[in-house]
Amino acid sequence: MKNEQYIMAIDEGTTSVRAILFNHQGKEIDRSQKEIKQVFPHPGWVEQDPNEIWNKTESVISDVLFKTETQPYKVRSIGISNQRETTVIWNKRTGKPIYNAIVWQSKQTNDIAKQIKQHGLADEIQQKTGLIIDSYFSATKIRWILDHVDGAQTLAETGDLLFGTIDTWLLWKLTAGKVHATDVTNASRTMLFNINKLEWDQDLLDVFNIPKKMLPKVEESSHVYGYTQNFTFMGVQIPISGIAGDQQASLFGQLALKPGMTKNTYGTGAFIMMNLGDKPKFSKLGLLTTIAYGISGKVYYAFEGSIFIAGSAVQWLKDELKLIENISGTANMAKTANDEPVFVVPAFTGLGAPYWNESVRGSILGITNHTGINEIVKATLESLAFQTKDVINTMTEETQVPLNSLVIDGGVSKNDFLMEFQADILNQAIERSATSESTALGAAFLAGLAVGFWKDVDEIDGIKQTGQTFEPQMSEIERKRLYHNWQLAVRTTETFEEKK
Ligand SMILES: Nc1ncnc2c1ncn2[C@@H]1O[C@H](COP(=O)(O)OP(=O)(O)O)[C@@H](O)[C@H]1O
Ligand SMILES: O=P(O)(O)OC[C@H](O)CO
Repeated sequence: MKNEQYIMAIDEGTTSVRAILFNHQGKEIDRSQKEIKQVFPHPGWVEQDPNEIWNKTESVISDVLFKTETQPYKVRSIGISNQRETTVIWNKRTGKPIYNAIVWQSKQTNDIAKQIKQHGLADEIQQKTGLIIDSYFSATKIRWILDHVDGAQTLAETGDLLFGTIDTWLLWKLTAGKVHATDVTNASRTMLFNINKLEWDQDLLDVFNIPKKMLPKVEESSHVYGYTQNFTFMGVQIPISGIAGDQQASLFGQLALKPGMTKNTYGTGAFIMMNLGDKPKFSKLGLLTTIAYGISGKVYYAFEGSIFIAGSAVQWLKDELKLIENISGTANMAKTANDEPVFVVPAFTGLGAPYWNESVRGSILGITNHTGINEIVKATLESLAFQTKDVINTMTEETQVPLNSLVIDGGVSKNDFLMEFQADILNQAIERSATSESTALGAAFLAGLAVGFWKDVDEIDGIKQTGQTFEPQMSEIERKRLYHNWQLAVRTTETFEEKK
């Protein structure tokens, strides 16, 4: 429509960055997407080039505007959702990153996490930040860069270096260095942010010896952070008015806004989040407490079970093992596999929730000379559903509330085999989100609400679509047998330790 206005969502995930235009009905008009390279300098290390992230972001923005012949002034505002925890440090004066972005999955900071654990700080850190000490979070990554780049600590102390998660880096770039800020959800993934007091925690900054000067200002998720300054928008200054970590954005995009509502986003990793309402609860069973969103002067919390390897296991079948040519064919391959009890435990970068074992490595168990490519593909896909069940079981045990609904989104949710198996192994009807892009939609909702594009959440509720439901078909005996064997496979994998 001629006078239609749009919200642009920039979703910077681990695998790719995309810019998507949504209209007032929350309908995707078009998108542009580019892959982001991952660099693996050593086993277990995962890095990316922050300049590539920015250049590709800029390029998908221009591309989607060009493709849809959209004049920039028709973009009412921009929302950003991003892979969380991934850490960039750059020089304030030159704007140049001083090291690659250390990606959330990376294990190069395991030793720093270990040292912090040895200081007996686990309880304090959990009560303050909601997190479990792990190299997953930004604090250890900042420390590592300050330790490994010549002169970095001194420059950080003199205020010459800035830290940001990817949202902050993109915001800084979009505003041509005018705004250095983040939102409460991203701040809550650094292990430096007090989620009760909603401020950077000086005690934790001291523990990690990180100067406060390098940290961004923390705002609500739905908030006008600043305005675009670059040529991409041909001089039109568009507000950037929504920011959330991608998992929180997807919770918002699903409108899972009432306590107990749960979603699973199957992207590079898989992240299950249950809304806790406006009071934090702290887990005894290995779940994280995280900020779900901050809006209209209030902050809401969630339990999260973070699974490090999901879509990236499927990617591994293609890129490393070269067992498959295209990922979309994996559902049919799995459906034609035999019933051998093969298990893949994809602990490529340790195991996240509820195990939190940084040093375990992955395994393939139960193979015979009847095991072929299809069986390995099937076991890999099944491992994602088993890991999800591990987390859901923990959530129901922790909250003593049975799961009554689960919405699934993210790239891997396109896989019908996995969706059917997920319903079976949980013994629960699950919904595949009407859009696999609820992350981007959530960022768009947050951005649109801040500028009055949508009046309130009720208005958004009216445009939300329902997705396809998958019902469980598996017998109880089969379900129990499979899950029991999975647990055995995890235990066996955890006991393997390489002798040096
Ligand atoms: N049909 C499919 N079956 C299984 N995995 C898939 C399928 N399509 C995409 N994927 C996986 O989804 C992941 C990308 O999902 P996406 O939500 O875009 O991730 P991210 O936000 O982490 O970049 C990739 O790891 C890819 O392997
Ligand atoms: O890239 P994704 O979508 O799997 O998300 C990564 C998470 O935000 C990491 O915590």
